[in-house]
Amino acid sequence: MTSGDASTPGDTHSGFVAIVGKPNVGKSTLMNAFLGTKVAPTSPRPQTTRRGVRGIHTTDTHQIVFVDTPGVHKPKDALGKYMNHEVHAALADVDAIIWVVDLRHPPTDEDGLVAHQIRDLPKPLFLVGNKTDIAKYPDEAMKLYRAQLEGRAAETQELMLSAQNDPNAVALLRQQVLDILPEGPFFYPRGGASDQTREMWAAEIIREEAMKKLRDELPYAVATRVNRWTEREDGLQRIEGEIVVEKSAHKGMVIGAGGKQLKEIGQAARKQLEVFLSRKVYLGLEVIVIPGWREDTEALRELGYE
Ligand SMILES: Nc1nc2c(ncn2[C@@H]2O[C@H](COP(=O)(O)OP(=O)(O)OP(=O)(O)O)[C@@H](O)[C@H]2O)c(=O)[nH]1
Repeated sequence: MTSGDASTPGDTHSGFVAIVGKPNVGKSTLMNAFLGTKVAPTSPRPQTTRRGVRGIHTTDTHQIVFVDTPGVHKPKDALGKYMNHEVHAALADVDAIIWVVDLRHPPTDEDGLVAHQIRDLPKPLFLVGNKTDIAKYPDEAMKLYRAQLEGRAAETQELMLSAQNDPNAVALLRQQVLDILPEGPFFYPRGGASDQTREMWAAEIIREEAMKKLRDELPYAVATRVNRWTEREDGLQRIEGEIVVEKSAHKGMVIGAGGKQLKEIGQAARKQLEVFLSRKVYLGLEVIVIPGWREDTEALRELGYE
């Protein structure tokens, strides 16, 4: 079918697909590659993804809603618990699961935690070995990951690829996922690639750049939000955001000597926003303190982690 009423059940196939795995294996990179655009933040630091960001891929007849989940890890604070809960909740609701593993290394305890969560779920599973471009012994590593699923009864498919450098393999995997979607109506209108507001999306880009620049524990102690977004008549996007830290001592560390670091974070984020929006952007950034926000349920909710 190439046209007609694609919202009638029976004509269309649709489903939610969770992308799970331990931190830093390339889940967000894979989701962005599926969508051909940047929906989720990525960075070389583990635990960049905090929310279950949804990315939507729609064809004439099929719609996949990818749910990018935070990396499964042993939680140290309320934010960490929230992140693991996001994974658990995502797994309960989805029609299929993509488990991403890093083929540069053998499985760790954290991979074991993921395998434990998904092994007995009666849903189609795709085991995706990522980073083939830099893995020395991909086949051997894949064997070890496969062994973690031993005894699994439900359908399992496998693929090794580079989410970052192999668009053909990513497209093949996306097709395999499309092929197993159950019949059902679309969940989202055509045309959108994500369920985030533009403010949430921009805040995540700012956080990504902050996480790349900050050192030690600080990347994990910042949150970001965008409070105002206005568009000038000439098309300039004026975005005003905040970087939230836990202690006043952190404020200076984010701002840096003479404001240098904050300026660098702002410039890097602005460049990304301009590329993805194809518009000139003015980005105003302020650093504010919400004491102990990572342990404060109210503050977590206010920052969008609910
Ligand atoms: N060389 C190479 N690097 C990759 C590939 N996929 C992802 N990466 C890099 O691995 C790092 C982590 O990628 P992310 O997509 O942020 O990983 P994630 O699993 O979403 O991480 P969390 O948010 O911590 O759960 C980034 O520096 C990516 O650029 C790949 O196929 N090849």
